[in-house]
Amino acid sequence: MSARILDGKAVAARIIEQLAQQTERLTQAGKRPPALAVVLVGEDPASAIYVRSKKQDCAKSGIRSISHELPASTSQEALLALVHSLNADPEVDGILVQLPLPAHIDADAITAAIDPAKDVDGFHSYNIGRLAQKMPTLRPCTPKGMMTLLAETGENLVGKDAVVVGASNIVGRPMALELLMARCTVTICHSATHDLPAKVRGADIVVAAVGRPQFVKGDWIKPGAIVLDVGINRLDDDRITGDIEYEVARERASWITPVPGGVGPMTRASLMENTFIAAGHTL
Ligand SMILES: Nc1nc(=O)c2c([nH]1)NC[C@@H]1CN(c3ccc(C(=O)N[C@@H](CCC(=O)O)C(=O)O)cc3)C=[N+]21
Repeated sequence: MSARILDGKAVAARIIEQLAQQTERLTQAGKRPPALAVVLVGEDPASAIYVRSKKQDCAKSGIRSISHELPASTSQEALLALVHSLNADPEVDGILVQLPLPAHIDADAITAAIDPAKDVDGFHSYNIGRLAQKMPTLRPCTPKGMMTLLAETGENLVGKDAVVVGASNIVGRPMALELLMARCTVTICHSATHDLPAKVRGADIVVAAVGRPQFVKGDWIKPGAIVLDVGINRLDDDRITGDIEYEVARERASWITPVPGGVGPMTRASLMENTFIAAGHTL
């Protein structure tokens, strides 16, 4: 079997086009477009690239993006003060503080300070708790984007065995909660997991979010499985590769996300959707 490609780039473009039409209708009705504040601290080159592409997505969606670029020396107090002012600003619907933050800043304290109703990343404990109780509010963007891709397959997810490799707060854990809410049977694997290959071999859905190139071997994939690759690993020659051994996995999977052009663009499209939701609009 050769897998069908889950084309995140194309699905994301379609979502953004629909949002652009919605913004058009809003402005014709005399309403202001949704507004997203993007906060970047320091000069990490990868972060600067991501923030630039988020601003481009805002422009395409008709979302107003409000950029705050602060020096790496910014104190935690100053960043908290900015977050508080954005929380209080009625012209701001969504707040995204780009991670990672410089080491002298406590990222968890910043996440906790963002008004949950403006937390378009879905990282705040309130939003994670709501997802855990299967009453999601703002949902973390990468898992949300992957659920949109799973819906694109047209497959019935109920009762499928899903294995999530990686247990981070921003991807692995919330993805496990999403899959559980979709009534999959979910296994979360991490660095203390015994016999990872055996766990993956049993999976109808595999999500790899470990951040190590080609960590999940292609011959671990059960024939017919759906394979979602969150990894974006930059190689020495500047090419990027995922967490899954793609060339082998694609011969076994029924569906697979490419890297680039799979989960990454869906993360950004989900961010745009969350900004509309935070602004009080339905999609
Ligand atoms: N507060 C916060 N929220 C985030 O959502 C967040 C963050 N901080 N910090 C960094 C990570 C990383 N992330 C990506 C999103 C999209 C692509 C993406 O669109 N990638 C493209 C292009 C890849 C490339 O060429 O570099 C692709 O996969 O096709 C990548 C990475 C969001 N993050």
